[in-house]
Amino acid sequence: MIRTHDLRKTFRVREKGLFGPRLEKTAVDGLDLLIPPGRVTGLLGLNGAGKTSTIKILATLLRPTSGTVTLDGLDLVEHAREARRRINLIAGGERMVYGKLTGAENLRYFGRLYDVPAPVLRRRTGELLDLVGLGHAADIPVERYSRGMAQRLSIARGLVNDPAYLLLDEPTLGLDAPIARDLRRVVADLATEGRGVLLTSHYLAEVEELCRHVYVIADGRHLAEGSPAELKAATGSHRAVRVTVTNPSPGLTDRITGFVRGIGAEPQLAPTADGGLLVTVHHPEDIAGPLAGAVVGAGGAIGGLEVTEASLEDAILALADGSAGPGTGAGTGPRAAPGPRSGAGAGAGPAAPTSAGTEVAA
Ligand SMILES: Nc1ncnc2c1ncn2[C@@H]1O[C@H](COP(=O)(O)OP(=O)(O)OP(=O)(O)O)[C@@H](O)[C@H]1O
Repeated sequence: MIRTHDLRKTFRVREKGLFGPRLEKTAVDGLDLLIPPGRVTGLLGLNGAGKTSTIKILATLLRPTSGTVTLDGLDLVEHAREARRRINLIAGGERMVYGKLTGAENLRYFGRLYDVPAPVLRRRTGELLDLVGLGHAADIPVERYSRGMAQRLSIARGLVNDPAYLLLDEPTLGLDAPIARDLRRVVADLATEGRGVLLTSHYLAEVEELCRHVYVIADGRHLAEGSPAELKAATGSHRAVRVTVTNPSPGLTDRITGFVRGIGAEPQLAPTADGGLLVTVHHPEDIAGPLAGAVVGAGGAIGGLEVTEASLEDAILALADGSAGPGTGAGTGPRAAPGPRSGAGAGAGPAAPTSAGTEVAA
């Protein structure tokens, strides 16, 4: 288990120009996180929320200003070298491999930095290249790889030390849909095998698919946490049922409105281009059948019926605009927002050939 307690990171920054006064900038502000084995844990937040700083601390690339981080009971700051053998970082959009070396040479190089025994490394190099679909390109220099191939190699590199904990910072950024889907399958399998995974992703559908538990942070602070389903329930983000009525009339509208209010919701009513009425109802239960029955029972003719499941994005948007309901497990005050995009720079452990950088989400 990776556990952080009251984790803080402050930077000294100059507010104005090179010679301006130095100010304290708090990037991480008292975070308590648990990343247990066998689970993909999500970390979401707006740009500048503190995700990259948090991941860099967990990857031992940044020292926390205060607070503690332990990995299976080992203090991550005092025992960084030991801890690094058990962690790795995969940051999407970062080239974390050497262009002049072939794919296989890269993996052998990084494996040696992690002290992976030679016979194990030989076997693992082949297995990992196959895992990411690069078996055919093992002996080609990486500078001749496409961007997607180089990124897939970075993923193999992140697994070369067989890490117990994997930190994934936008791992599918820029990957083609089929490759991203394969990667999600690999990530899910890694967690099923018992590894602990921390994921930040701009793609909330990906977070929803993979994460059993999600932390939402804002301004470095904990904002909400729970499973995607819990976050949706906590923010009142329910599935939407849309019924198109082809023969609307004021009386019919009143009766539909009365039915919807009777089940504890408020309908959204909008005229359609061809003179119909679109009735949208958000409700925690499956009310498509009863709503259709009520429309027909009131003399309405149905031209279309559509059910859209609530998404994690809906929940995060509700947190962002402050409309999340209180006391429902969604944390301490709704302020977060979606759209995380972070580049965590160099990888955990041995040096990777990349600069540490932070990009801003779209
Ligand atoms: N090296 C640094 N020096 C000064 N301030 C920093 C540094 N790194 C991060 N910060 C600041 O700390 C805050 C948190 O940044 P961080 O990169 O951790 O956020 P993030 O959630 O990953 O954002 P993004 O989604 O944009 O990548 C920001 O206000 C950022 O400007």
